[in-house]
Amino acid sequence: FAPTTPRRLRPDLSLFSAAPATTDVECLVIGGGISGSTLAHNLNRAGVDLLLTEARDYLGGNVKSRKQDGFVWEEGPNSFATQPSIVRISHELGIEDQLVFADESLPPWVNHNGKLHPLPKGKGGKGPKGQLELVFGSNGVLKFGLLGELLSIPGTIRAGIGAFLGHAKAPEGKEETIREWVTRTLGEEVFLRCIDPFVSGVYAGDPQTLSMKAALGKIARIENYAYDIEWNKFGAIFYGGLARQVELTKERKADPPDPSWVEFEYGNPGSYKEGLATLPNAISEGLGQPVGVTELVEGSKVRLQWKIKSLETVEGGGYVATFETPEGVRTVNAKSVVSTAPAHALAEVIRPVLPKASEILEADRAARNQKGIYHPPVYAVTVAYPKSAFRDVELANSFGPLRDLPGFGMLNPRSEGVRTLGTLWSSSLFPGRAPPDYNLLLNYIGGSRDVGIAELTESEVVSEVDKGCRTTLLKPDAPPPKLLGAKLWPTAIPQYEIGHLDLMERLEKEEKTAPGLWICGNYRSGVAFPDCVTFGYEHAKVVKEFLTKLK
Ligand SMILES: Cc1cc2nc3c(=O)[nH]c(=O)nc-3n(C[C@H](O)[C@H](O)[C@H](O)COP(=O)(O)OP(=O)(O)OC[C@H]3O[C@@H](n4cnc5c(N)ncnc54)[C@H](O)[C@@H]3O)c2cc1C
Ligand SMILES: C=Cc1c2[nH]c(c1C)Cc1[nH]c(c(CCC(=O)O)c1C)Cc1[nH]c(c(C)c1CCC(=O)O)Cc1[nH]c(c(C)c1C=C)C2
Repeated sequence: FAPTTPRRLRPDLSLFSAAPATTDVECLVIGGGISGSTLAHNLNRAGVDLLLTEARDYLGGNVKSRKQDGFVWEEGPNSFATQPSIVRISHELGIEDQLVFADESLPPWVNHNGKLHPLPKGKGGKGPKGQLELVFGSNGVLKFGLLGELLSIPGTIRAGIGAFLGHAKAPEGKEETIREWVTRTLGEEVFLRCIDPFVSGVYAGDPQTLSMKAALGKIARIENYAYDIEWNKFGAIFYGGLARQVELTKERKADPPDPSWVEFEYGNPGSYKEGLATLPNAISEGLGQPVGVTELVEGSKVRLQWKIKSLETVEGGGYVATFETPEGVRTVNAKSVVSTAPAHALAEVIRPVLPKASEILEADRAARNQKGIYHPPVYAVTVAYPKSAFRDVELANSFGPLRDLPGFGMLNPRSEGVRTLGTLWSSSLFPGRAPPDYNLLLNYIGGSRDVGIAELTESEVVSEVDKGCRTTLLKPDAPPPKLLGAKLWPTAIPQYEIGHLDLMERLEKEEKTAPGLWICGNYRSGVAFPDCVTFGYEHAKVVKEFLTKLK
């Protein structure tokens, strides 16, 4: 009889050989998320002899895309705000034809009093250019007035005074939280209805503990630009935003995209046809590790399921790292080491080499009596409903039936009582994400103000998400959701809280006592996907320079 189930083709084991007990390399990269993978890609292009080691059985870290039954969805990040580094690496890897960019006219929406309100479009009637610009505009100033019913008249007037006339000066010698900074400059209402939801929509964090200059530094610096304008005595931030915009335009003109790259709009939400994992997958192939193969492959510069356990200095320079691997303990002698693993994964490992840095990574978070840099849990829950299940009442201030989901997605301020932090309208953002008669929704739920989410069962979480969808999007008789996936990230996004920058300064100082060792990651170079890719380019230059000097 023909086998009822095809025999699982055994991989050609001749491809695989056990890794030697010890390997010598020029650069050891720890962590194969998007930061470590892009760094390894650039080191490889620079001719550095490297090894990329990753504890999981795939490259990408938080980045995981899925495809099934005509749906394409993300288990981690949903999209990126396009920057040159992403277009450049896509060109280098030959995947730029896979790039997809969202329709720029799709605004994000905010739920207020149970109705959805669009946030104003970006400049030139365009859509989101990174969420910071959405609220503060391309010139860094809140696009008020156009906020329809989202802001009351007094709230709009208060914001207008802060934007155009001025506001109280920053308190001397005190690091402000996001709440304190926004309330001082633009007023309480703008904070509660616009900024609070966007802080959830980036950090899944608490604006009452996040540091303005650490978490939203690009916006905080607009106040400095404002005070640099001699006649702008009271720091009205609209003019600071204009000044920043002029400087940003100059910076971009000074470093234009390569003409061989595909055209792109700075900040426009983007992805790849088959999801964000297209990028780490292409890097894996480029480093000699076929996607889906976890075993060691001859010539591959990638080691999967390699979990670092210890790191020590070697007499005369360099480091020796010890890994737990499927084949037992393996060691790597390296002239340089770059860690991109999350802070909490690394603290113990670096204690022998950088004891003070280890303490920093385990610093007491007095605010929460926690250790280290706080990473709250976030669930990413992707569900689909038939388009017919969506209310056909018009969205507040919008046109056309809700069925088209005319936007980037929606955010729920905590004051609305909806547990879901926000919902990406994935099938509206990028083509081919769902069969034509379905809308695909990616919901993020949890975060630093709802850590209990991690204790719920999957069905309880899905039920909470479904409740949220029924509050603003669905008809009462909508069918139960088609669940595509529910993924818990127990330590999702590093929180840039009050004191974070001081910790990073101390870490950098400690790092300098160990030449050729760098403690990196998204808790230092920024949480945004593009920041991690840009890190990969920038830090490869630092490592290459260090190795060249050694020769
Ligand atoms: C749910 C969610 C939604 C997000 N949405 C967006 C978005 O829409 N847009 C956006 O721009 N950003 C988004 N982000 C942020 C962005 O995805 C991350 O900042 C980025 O992916 C971090 O990449 P990384 O490589 O720095 O870290 P990670 O992805 O955490 O990679 C670190 C790697 O180190 C490995 N590791 C850990 N310990 C060890 C060890 N002992 N030995 C070896 N390896 C180890 C881990 O397995 C992991 O693969 C989101 C993040 C999350 C969690
Ligand atoms: C509601 C929860 C979350 C949503 N996204 C994230 C969370 C926690 C995570 C996240 N999203 C973005 C970033 C990068 C931040 C940056 O500096 O660029 C992170 C860490 C990107 C982002 N978030 C929003 C927008 C408009 C953007 C920029 C566009 C892009 O990068 O594609 C706001 C926003 N986030 C969520 C929704 C539903 C939403 C607006 C409607 C989900």
